[in-house]
Amino acid sequence: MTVVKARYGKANVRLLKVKRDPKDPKKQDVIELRVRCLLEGDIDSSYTAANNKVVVPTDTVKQTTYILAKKGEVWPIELFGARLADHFVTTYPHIRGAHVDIQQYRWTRYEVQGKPHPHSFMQDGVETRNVSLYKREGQPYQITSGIAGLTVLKSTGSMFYDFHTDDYTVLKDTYDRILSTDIDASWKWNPRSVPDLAAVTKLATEGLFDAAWAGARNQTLEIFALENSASVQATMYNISQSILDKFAPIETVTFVLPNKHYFEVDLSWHHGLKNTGKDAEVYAPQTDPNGHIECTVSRKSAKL
Ligand SMILES: O=c1[nH]c(=O)c2[nH]c(=O)[nH]c2[nH]1
Repeated sequence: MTVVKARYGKANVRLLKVKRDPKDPKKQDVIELRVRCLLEGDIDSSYTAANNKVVVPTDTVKQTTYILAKKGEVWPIELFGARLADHFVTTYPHIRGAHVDIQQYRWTRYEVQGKPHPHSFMQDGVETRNVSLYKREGQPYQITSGIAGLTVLKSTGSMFYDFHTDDYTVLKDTYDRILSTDIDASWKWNPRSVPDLAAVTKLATEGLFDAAWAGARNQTLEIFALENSASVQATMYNISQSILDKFAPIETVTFVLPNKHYFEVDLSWHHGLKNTGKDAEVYAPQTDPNGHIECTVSRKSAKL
């Protein structure tokens, strides 16, 4: 028997870091994260021969997460993830790779008496900013940044017609429907732009990770709103293209989107009340089933 694949570490390490303005300590920023850090390498004997000598305890992974958060930069999460992965791969000769996944929660500074408050924030929905990162000893970083849990809805400006029909089809063409989804968007950075920690630090300092996140979020919200959508497929492709157009170091963009249906309710049984087609106002949100539509877009034509 042999171990084919193994990794281990700590999941759900939650932390919040406060950043104080050196000139005005009451002026602060916060970042709250959920971190998963998994290690791989010459660890098979811990499984096959109960050899704990090769095990950097998962508790050490957790403590290290706090220590690196204290001793260095946590903003943006791409940099913090890269620092964590680099630490494990460079500190322990037998640890050959690290997988780091981070979710950042939305603490948004709010206004008090018309001014942004220096140290008060509101939890702005369940949306998260994410990074999923892999560092293999001697190899460039593999970094995928993303957004998840951003729920959007448009009440018009969405169509779906001219689809394939056969004797299994009951769906009718629609030229005006509600479109709603939970945005799960991610973008993979070209490994050549992130060969090592110095390169990740440089991009972070230049603000590129933040700019890509803000740009991807903005393009998503803008195109979703402005376009008369032909389908979820066409809309997600258009958004992906616009993100690739804006950010050269991004190699691929992936969207994974539910199509959250809102059905018209036929109320004609009640004194001929009109509530369908152009008269539709009251809809029934459907919890399940939902459409589920995925797509990865790159500049080159290489099928994954
Ligand atoms: O945008 C859509 N894409 C589909 O693939 C699909 N299928 C369906 O029934 N409705 C929709 N809407």
